[in-house]
This record gives sequence, structure tokens and C-alpha cells, in this order.
Amino acid sequence: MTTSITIATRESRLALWQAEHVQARLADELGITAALLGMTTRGDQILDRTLSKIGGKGLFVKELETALAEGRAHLAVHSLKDVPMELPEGFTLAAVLEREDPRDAFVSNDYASLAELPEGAVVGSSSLRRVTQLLSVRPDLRVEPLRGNLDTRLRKLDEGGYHAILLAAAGLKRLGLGHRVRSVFEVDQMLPCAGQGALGLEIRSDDAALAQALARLAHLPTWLACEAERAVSRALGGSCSLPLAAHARWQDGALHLDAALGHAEWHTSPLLRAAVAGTVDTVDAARALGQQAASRLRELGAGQYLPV
Ligand SMILES: NCc1[nH]cc(CCC(=O)O)c1CC(=O)O
Repeated sequence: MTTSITIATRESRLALWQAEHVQARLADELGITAALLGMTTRGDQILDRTLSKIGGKGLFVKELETALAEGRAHLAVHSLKDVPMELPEGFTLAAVLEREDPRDAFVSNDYASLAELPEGAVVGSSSLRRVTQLLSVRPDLRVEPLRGNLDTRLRKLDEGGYHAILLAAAGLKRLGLGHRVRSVFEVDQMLPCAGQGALGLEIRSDDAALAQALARLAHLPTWLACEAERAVSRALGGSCSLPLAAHARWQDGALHLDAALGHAEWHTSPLLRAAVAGTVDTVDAARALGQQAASRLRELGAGQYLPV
């Protein structure tokens, strides 16, 4: 294959950091030189509505896929959690890279943790997953929408619009903003979403040579964990309008998968939770574990939580 390729990336500071990280790994480990092609996606442009209302995760990846399809780029680097559960025909995930911290972070200028927040405090988040889990332990809090890239969200916090905001720890750490994290939620307090903290490398399905090269960058434990997480979401309809959390971790050689589903409209409905574990050594086995967790959630009444 050619030793020179183009990476399509969004232009937020986090997306560029991630693309440059992959660019450096391609050079160091595979001897491949990569140029970056920065692009603005619909998801970056529309900031006044929640993602679930404007078409979901696909909005962040479609323009990049078009660049791949047209041959203007060969590889798209994504935060895996922004990648839809079903990729369109003709595209594939060539690798998932080792995960950063998958946890959610509590960010505030005045309070060190959720426990310190006074009754009725205003918390910024547009993530249904974070909001339902937050309100399940602190129904007194007022949640206000908060969108935009990480810098924008931090600026809105600093301008005084919120007492605290919730963000992924991984993004903050990658941008050198780890000092803004006042506390991290343990995963059993605030279960992360499928793929949180991991990077996914998307290519055209027919690019076998690139697939083979990129496989060497893959981190199998992260990949299998994320396949299990994503399978839960896929089995339940895969839409990002669902307040669905799924997180898998390795312990004593087995993959332990936790999933939680909240109600999109009635934030105070009890969260449904499932926990499954198994020895997993293939993508298919990982997906089967995810489907098992989804079946548990259905047994617990997930049907009433899903859009009709
Ligand atoms: N939804 C936006 C997004 N996509 C990836 C990250 C953070 C990095 C990651 O989880 O990989 C974020 C920001 C956030 O959720 O706070």
C-alpha cells in the first residue's frame, strides 16, 4: 500500500488532537505519512438543539464518510462514542485504540463534587444518559442544556451559567485540561456510554491494505470491551435519543459488562440495570455478551422505555 495517506477529521480542538495522535502513531509505528483534512460537520454547526432532536450521532461522521467515499481521504478518526452503532454500507471500523479514562467528570469552579452541590443547583449537560443518572441520585438538581465543543462548554461554565457541568474525563485529559476535573464519577455511580474514551478508525470496507496496516494499532482488550458495549445499544435500537449507558471492563480474564437504561422523557423513572460477564476472545463473543445484557434489560421492562 502507499505510505502516504490523508486523515479526515473534525476541526474541534479535541478532534484535531485525536487525529494528530493517530498521525503520530502511523508515522512512528507503521512508517506511514499522513496529511490531515479538517472538515466541519452538521453536528458542529447546529448547537442550539440536542443531538437526539437533530438526527443523532451520524451528524458528526457523515461528512467524513463522504470524503472517504470520494477518495479525498483514506481514514477518519472518531471518538468511538460518536460513531453510530451501524456504519453505512461500504465503511468499516479498522481498529479501536487503547482507551483513555472512560469515566465522567464533575467540573465546577465552586464545588468539589456532586455531594457538595446545594439543593436546587444548576447542572449543565445535554446528555440524556448523564441527566437521567444524575437525577436518579439527586432529583433536586436543575439540569440546563449545554452543547458545543469542550472549550465552549467550559467557557459557559466560567461565565456563570451553571454551578457545575458534566464532561467525559478523556476529552479534558487529552486537551491538557485535566486540572478542570474536580472529581471523577466511579463507573457504578455514573455509567459511561458505549465507547467512551476510545478512538475508532474508520475506513472504506474495500481498502484491505489499509485495514491490514491499521490492525497493528488496535488494542484488542479495548476493542472487545467496546464491541460488547456497542452491541447493547445496537440491540435496543441504537439511537442516541436513548439514555443508555454501557460499560465493560476486564477482571480476572473475564469481561464484565454493565448497562443502564433510563426513560427519555420521565427522568425520574427508575433506571433499569443489567450486569453480565463472560470469557470473551472474539468480536462475535463480545457482541453476544452485549446482546445478553440487552435481553436482561428487556426482561426488566426496557420495552416501555424505548421509543415506539
Ligand atoms: N459527545 C462529544 C464528545 N465526544 C467525545 C468526547 C470526549 C472523549 C471521549 O469520550 O472519547 C466528547 C465530550 C464529552 O462527552 O464530554
